[in-house]
Amino acid sequence: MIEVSQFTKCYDDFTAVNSISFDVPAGRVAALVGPNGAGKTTTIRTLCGILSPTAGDLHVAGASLNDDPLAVKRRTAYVPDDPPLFDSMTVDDHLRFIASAYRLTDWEPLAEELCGQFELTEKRETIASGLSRGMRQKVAIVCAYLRQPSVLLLDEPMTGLDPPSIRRFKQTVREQADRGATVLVSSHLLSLVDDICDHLVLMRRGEVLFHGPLEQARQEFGGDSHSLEEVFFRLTSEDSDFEDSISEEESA
Ligand SMILES: Nc1ncnc2c1ncn2[C@@H]1O[C@H](COP(=O)(O)OP(=O)(O)OP(=O)(O)O)[C@@H](O)[C@H]1O
Repeated sequence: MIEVSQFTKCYDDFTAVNSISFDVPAGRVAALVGPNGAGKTTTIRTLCGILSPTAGDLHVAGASLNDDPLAVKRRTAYVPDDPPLFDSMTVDDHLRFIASAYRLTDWEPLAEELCGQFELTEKRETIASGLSRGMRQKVAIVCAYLRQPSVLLLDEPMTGLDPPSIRRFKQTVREQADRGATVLVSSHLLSLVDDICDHLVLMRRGEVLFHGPLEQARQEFGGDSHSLEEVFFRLTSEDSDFEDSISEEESA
């Protein structure tokens, strides 16, 4: 479960995220969507403990970031859009490093299974600088899954993945949610959101415009087509005021 309450993040004197609140129940795959600069990465990087909130609090699987940041870090796995691997370490070195850092036991069978799923078995002894962009992405995903975290934070996770890997990735995200994890996926690919998400957090300019079940967003803001694209443009359009859009819905 993720709970964000009145979270604000300022960089110097610029307010990137302004007193936002939302929650995502355990076992759900939520999309974090919004135009460039909306505050998605800032929110994700705060949720995993890399950034500190300027105000408000964020709870991850019951742990408060303000009170127990270490517990938050332990329960959260983050896959950034540009995975920071250690260039001179092999794929296996990365897996061993994660297992050691998070004190995982009996992790080898799962590592083998995950490497098989993501077609990394033949690359396990290859150093990271010798991996393609897509392979690096897959190593980062496998490292995150290996920890079996309560909360998975994925920032543009499909960058560089080939079609079979995309299909496999989508299946595994669902599997992670089915084992009880909360998954938050930030992406501009609305088709990905359509395929794997059941929850939506829509941001614009540091504010949350909608959070809740994806189906509810479609029904309320998706127009006749009930499409996610329509939801996105309707709520984030700079021309039409979001408040007007809400009151039109309510008076209809
Ligand atoms: N280190 C920083 N210093 C100052 N401003 C920052 C910093 N990081 C982000 N910002 C600003 O905060 C706002 C939110 O940025 P953020 O990266 O969270 O947006 P985003 O929704 O992830 O955008 P994108 O879709 O382009 O990745 C932007 O206006 C950005 O310029």
